[in-house]
Amino acid sequence: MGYEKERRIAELAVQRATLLTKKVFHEKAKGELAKDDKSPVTKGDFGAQALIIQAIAHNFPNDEIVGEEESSELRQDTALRSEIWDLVKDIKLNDSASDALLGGPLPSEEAMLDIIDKGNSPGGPKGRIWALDPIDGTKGFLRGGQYAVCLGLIVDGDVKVGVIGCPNLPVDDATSLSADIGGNQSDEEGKGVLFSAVQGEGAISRPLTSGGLAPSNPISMRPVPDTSKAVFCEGVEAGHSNQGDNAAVAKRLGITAPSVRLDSQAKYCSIARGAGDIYLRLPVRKDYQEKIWDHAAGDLLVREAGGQVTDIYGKRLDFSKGRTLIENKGVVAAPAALQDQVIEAVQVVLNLK
Ligand SMILES: Nc1ncnc2c1ncn2[C@@H]1O[C@H](COP(=O)(O)O)[C@@H](O)[C@H]1OP(=O)(O)O
Ligand SMILES: [Mg+2]
Ligand SMILES: [Mg+2]
Ligand SMILES: [Mg+2]
Repeated sequence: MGYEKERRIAELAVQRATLLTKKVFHEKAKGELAKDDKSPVTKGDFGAQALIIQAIAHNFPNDEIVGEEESSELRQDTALRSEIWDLVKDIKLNDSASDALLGGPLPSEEAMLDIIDKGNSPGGPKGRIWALDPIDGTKGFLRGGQYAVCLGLIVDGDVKVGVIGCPNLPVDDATSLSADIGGNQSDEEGKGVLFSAVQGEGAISRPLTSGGLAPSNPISMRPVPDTSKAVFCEGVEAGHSNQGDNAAVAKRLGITAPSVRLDSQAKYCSIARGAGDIYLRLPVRKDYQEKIWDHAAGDLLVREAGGQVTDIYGKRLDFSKGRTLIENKGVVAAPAALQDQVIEAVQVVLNLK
């Protein structure tokens, strides 16, 4: 079995980080700031990035990290920085053996900023590079909907390990399709799932806990006899993928069931466990480059669960080009047997053929 230690550390690091994000999720003041690209960031994003990088650097000190966040705002905003430190310094797994594997607490508030900035790798085609999205779907997180803590290990351009923590997804695979999973999530009863995959070894899920890792189950995509029986998973935010084009593709494929709408890589997780079948992310703007941390873990999870993940041209996602998927446009993820038909429909709708 390859990458056993990497999977375990990544799972525990993500699980620990969700203890922090769940705290912030329930706070009224989440420390929201707008970044240069106008997208939001919160205490949860910064804190989770610090905790996860600490765990990776402790266990794999020579690895590089492509993390979404950086500390420059916090170096100016000392009040926000202290609030984040107040959260970070107290977070630990309530299983001491598991917590010890992550290298213990961060040394200081100052060190926390430098640790956040270890996520500044340019990425690229060579070596071991972790792609980290400390909160994916920050808009969902702020709205009280779905979000995910995502970590992938890319080795020489290829995703080898993918881990995604979804604190607001139902534990039971079967309820996810019918439940109001995109809506308000104030009740945490029966929620919280940790997904993982290692290349060549399939995909698994287990309930998120506040201590050690819970027992896992294998997951797989549902068999879908033909495209008309499929269910789409798509984003909530109209600015992130083209919902009109998605609807036109669904129509071409004969799909009548309503889409399941949810923020973040919880979409990859949902189709990987059979709670939905097809994830479309059709471009809204020509110039938007998807980020590797938004897709690395989900791409592997779906492929290991029996799916295929490509861009709108049918090309596999290329994680070897730096911090963005500069060689790809959009994302199409579907059961492997249906992928060609879905790509065909996407290309007709987008006038690519
Ligand atoms: N213009 C855009 N097009 C596509 N994705 C975007 C755009 N702006 C932000 N994103 C990213 O899309 C992801 C959320 O997608 P979804 O709507 O499917 O949940 C987030 O990672 C978000 O960034 P961020 O991580 O800053 O929230
Ligand atoms: Mg963001
Ligand atoms: Mg993201
Ligand atoms: Mg994010």
